[in-house]
Amino acid sequence: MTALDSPPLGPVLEDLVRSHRPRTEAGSVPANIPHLQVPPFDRFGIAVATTSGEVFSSGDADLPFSIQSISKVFTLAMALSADDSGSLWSRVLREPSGTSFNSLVQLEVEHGIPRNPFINSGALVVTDHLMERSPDAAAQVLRFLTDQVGHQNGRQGPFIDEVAARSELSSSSRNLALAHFLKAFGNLRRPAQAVVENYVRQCSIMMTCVEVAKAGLFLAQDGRGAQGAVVSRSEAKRIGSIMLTCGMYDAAGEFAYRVGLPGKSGVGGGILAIVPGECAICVWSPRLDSKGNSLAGSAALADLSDRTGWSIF
Ligand SMILES: NC(=O)CC[C@H](N)C(=O)O
Repeated sequence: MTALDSPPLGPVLEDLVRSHRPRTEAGSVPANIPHLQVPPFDRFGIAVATTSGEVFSSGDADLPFSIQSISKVFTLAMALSADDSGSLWSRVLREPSGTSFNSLVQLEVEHGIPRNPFINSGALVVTDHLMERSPDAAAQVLRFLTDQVGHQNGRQGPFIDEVAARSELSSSSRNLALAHFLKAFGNLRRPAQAVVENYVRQCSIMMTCVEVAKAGLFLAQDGRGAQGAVVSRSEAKRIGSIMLTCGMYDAAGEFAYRVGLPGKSGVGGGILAIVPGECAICVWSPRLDSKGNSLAGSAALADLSDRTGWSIF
């Protein structure tokens, strides 16, 4: 479908909010991250940032939420943009895991090489990689996101919820176990505790749907971000491929089937989806399915791709 025969986006987004805003408390929120239990179950926002420079949004698209694992897309892009030697890809693979995002078993069997950068073990390796540049990797990520989002007329912009990060850190035994495993296999350079601290802080970045869509736009425009190239065109394509195959954990197949777009979810209930050449979409609704992906968000993206014809297939 071309831009000419697709329906006008503003009314489509408003209709999506009407249809998909949760009316019941279906789904769940993660028990180990207390601050994710705060947003009411009926929060729902959606934003689309287009390659022509427009931003459309509806619902709770200006309320900050915890980006959680959506941060993994941004850290991967940052690590690749500084990885001239290509050494990152000797430390992490690019295969779907087929297991939950914080699984320990696979890492043990596969000798400390994570299946992909979007499960927790892989993201810990990416964070460790970023810490080579400066030990405060989370601050680097925040700076990157703030640059991509740009100035927004007195709005707060992305920030790290340090209180939330501290509370997640106090119940991060599993991520610490993954980091110690990586360390034991020689696949972590910095101390396990420091890497997990940075990882949890980058997951605790708060952004609105509008901001996440703007920050992800470089992936829809061949790697070109708000302030020039973030990654090369081929790297943007490859990040999109990894999002398609690994971005929704062990529900990546189902999401590709229903939505047909590269996506990355977080347990804060956000999903970033990319329509190459057209736009970046962010949808947020806090309640999750059993795989850790936003229930209403996934349904709304399936609906949006059906209505607009946006799909890579
Ligand atoms: N899938 C996610 O969003 C997981 C992120 C969360 N901070 C964790 O490490 O468990």
